[in-house]
Amino acid sequence: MSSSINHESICLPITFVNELSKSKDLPETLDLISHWLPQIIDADRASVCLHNGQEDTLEVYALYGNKAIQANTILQIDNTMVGRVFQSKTLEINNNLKESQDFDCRILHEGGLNSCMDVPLQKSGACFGTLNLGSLRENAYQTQHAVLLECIANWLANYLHAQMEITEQKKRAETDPLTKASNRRCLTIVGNELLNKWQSDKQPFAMIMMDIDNFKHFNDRYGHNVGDLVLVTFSQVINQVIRTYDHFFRVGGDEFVILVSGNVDAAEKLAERIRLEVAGMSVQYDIHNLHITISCGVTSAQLQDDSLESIYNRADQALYLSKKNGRDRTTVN
Ligand SMILES: Nc1nc2c(ncn2[C@@H]2O[C@H](COP(=O)(O)OP(=O)(O)OP(=O)(O)O)[C@@H](O)[C@H]2O)c(=O)[nH]1
Repeated sequence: MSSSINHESICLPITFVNELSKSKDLPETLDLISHWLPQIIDADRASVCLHNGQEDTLEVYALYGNKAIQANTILQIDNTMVGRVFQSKTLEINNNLKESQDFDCRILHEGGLNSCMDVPLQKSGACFGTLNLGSLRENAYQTQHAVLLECIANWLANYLHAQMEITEQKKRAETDPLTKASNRRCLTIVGNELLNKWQSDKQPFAMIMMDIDNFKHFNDRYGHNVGDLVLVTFSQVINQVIRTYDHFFRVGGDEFVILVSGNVDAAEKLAERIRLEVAGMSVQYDIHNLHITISCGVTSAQLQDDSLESIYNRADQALYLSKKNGRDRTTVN
């Protein structure tokens, strides 16, 4: 791939520019960038790091070529070259990784690389990540490469920032702010996707509906804040127990749903595990050790189900029976 480097103009592959403008989401944009960068500036490795929200870390989100530092690795800001570039918002070149004390440079060198160059990604003066190149050669990067990478980073930052904003807004629209569980809107989206798969490929899925027993009592006796604490603690327990391919939603005040990839037996087992886990936990408030129980209703997608609503209603009926029969139990419908 030809690219010209001088201080007045840059030459970019047409396919890259076209693919970038058509990219539909953040992961695709990140992949495109790391794929095309080594074809614009000579490199054996390219990656994009993004700042991890409130934490003082950067995450490697996209990677092309040498895998000395893997995708999804979390890097500390305070002992890495990439962290320094992020904080100082200044491009850095290291053409002799062997001599570096920086954690990331040492790992890159152990992985066979000898030079690297990192540049900040900035929007409105705030840094939100870095573009990173690595080369097997020593002294691979000079001023003309830095000028080019900086220019590309400033241009790409606009795309990345816009897509990060969209991703964030989408997440906010589908997340319950108190418990951070997905909300009812998201249940409709994910549930219908699972229903489509069930109807086309018979991939089984099940629904667990859960409700905290006598939750009103916690609000009335200890106050709304303690009620909130109970909801948050309960949600944390669920997140620890479910598998990555199950989905957890808050659908009402103290009402929650899990969509389980699997049949009704798997869902019943999971519901019982959660019920027992919750019964065994305590919520610490002031001098109080609060204990809660939950009731569960379980059902699975069946041949006659032509809408998510019919599955939801069946789970709701099962939950109703658990409540009616004394609470702190699971009913399968
Ligand atoms: N603290 C807090 N309370 C909430 C929230 N949303 C709803 N609630 C309260 O949750 C309670 C739900 O109670 P109900 O579902 O009526 O009944 P319950 O006390 O859980 O009793 P059973 O479901 O029959 O076991 C109500 O008192 C609501 O006001 C919230 O975000 N935070």
